[in-house]
Amino acid sequence: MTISGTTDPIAAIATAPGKGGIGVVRISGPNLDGLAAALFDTPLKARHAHYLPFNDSQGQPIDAGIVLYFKGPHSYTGEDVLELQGHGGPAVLRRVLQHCIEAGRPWGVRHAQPGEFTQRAFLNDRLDLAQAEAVADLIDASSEAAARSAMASLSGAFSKAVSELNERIIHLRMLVEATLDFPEEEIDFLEKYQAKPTLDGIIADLAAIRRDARQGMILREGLHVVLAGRPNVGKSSLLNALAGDDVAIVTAIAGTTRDRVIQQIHIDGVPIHIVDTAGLRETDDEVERIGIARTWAEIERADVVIHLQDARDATDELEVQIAQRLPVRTPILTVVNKVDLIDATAGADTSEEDTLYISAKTGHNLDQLRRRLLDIAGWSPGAQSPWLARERHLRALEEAGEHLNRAREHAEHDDQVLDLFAEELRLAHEALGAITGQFTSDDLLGEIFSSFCIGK
Ligand SMILES: Nc1nc2c(c(=O)[nH]1)N(C=O)[C@@H](CNc1ccc(C(=O)N[C@@H](CCC(=O)O)C(=O)O)cc1)CN2
Ligand SMILES: Nc1nc2c(ncn2[C@@H]2O[C@H](COP(=O)(O)OP(=O)(O)OP(=O)(O)O)[C@@H](O)[C@H]2O)c(=O)[nH]1
Ligand SMILES: [Mg+2]
Repeated sequence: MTISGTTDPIAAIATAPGKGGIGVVRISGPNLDGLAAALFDTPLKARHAHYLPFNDSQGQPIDAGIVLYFKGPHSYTGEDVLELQGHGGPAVLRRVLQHCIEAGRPWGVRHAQPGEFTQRAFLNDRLDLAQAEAVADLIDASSEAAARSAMASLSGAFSKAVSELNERIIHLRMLVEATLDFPEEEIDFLEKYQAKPTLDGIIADLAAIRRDARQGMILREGLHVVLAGRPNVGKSSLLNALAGDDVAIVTAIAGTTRDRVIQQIHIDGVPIHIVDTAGLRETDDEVERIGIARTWAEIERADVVIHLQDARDATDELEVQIAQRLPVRTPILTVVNKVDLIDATAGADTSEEDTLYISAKTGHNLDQLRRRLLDIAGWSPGAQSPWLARERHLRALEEAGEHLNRAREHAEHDDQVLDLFAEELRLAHEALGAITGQFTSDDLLGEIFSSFCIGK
């Protein structure tokens, strides 16, 4: 997808595919007056709801509905936007869209690419990049907590925090660069402008934004939790208990689960993707062997592995093998199941701190397990996430932090190399600017917008 330059009028169905009460076809372009006149006999008053027939080129009715005309720049995209709000059936909407494209041929109207409306809103400065991403995140939000945070980002809360920090860096840069132009003053620049305490303040506030961003990212991405263990220890039962639903087949036969079963649940609004897998053992069964290979593949991809064991013969012999397959930082949570079958005082060694003793059957300690998962995710319970963030944002914040720390080291140095100090500030400024799209390559923009749905 190319980012710069294209302003042909674009059209798409803006509502979700499938049946709905209402469906919307949306067109955006630099000037849609001609098209509006071609589509409707009545002149359209900007920002007024008109009830009109949608006729084809022979004058036959396709649908009748509400028409809205937004004159740029007072529209979502900043261009002229024409909305045809008809009945929400897939076939009728396809006909309305097709008619708009055909009638719009003289003006070069074409089908929009995914994210192209929002991309134009970004290019026309209606939204910055973090806000544009928040549009997609709001649509994708799987929990109310995630939706609330995405809306905060869309309203500009995240962008504002980042921009305010950047303003302070810019101010400091200005002072340094001015000093660089007057070398005789260089010696006391840092003292004169309180550069060190100013920088310390910026570094501290950046750290706070990073903490919030991490929280926001957990809310967006969730956590991939893989249930692994020997056959029959109760993995599928645990999945069902956590999901509160009969998602996976449970039987007393070892080797019941062959394929992986993935279910998304929410804990505290945090999406958790739970993956139930085939029990790990040596087997001659072809199907089961393939299933077990998939289990290992899932283990390698996990954010957290729950190593589930049966309380009646709990052993960590498998845990060593699992640990070997994991990237060093992936945590393994040892969980012993079926504690309802053993005498709690005589049975498992409950002194082991890292081991959790549960019963998928009775629900014993499942709350504790949920809390542990949130804990591992780095989720601070009760703390609202002030906005949603993406991995890309977190990386940029990290990068900015590194440059600021390096600038701080230069400031500490005896000979106070001012131009190096200035350069690190510039790099920090650029890293933060990438979040809101001030410094962002076309490739990255293409990648971001193409992940949107069509019509957005
Ligand atoms: N029918 C409809 N509903 C929708 C959208 C849409 O495009 N069409 N949106 C699409 O995502 C969202 C709303 N986004 C919008 C953002 C700005 C403007 C707009 O016209 N802004 C003008 C006027 C503001 C005003 O009157 O105060 C402006 O900012 O100048 C419209 C929709 C959600 N609901
Ligand atoms: N008493 C008791 N039985 C349980 C518990 N959890 C699971 N079971 C029983 O253990 C048996 C195996 O459960 P599954 O959930 O199918 O075990 P699995 O680990 O998924 O087994 P595979 O899919 O074969 O690897 C079933 O008969 C369950 O009812 C528990 O907490 N207590
Ligand atoms: Mg199973």
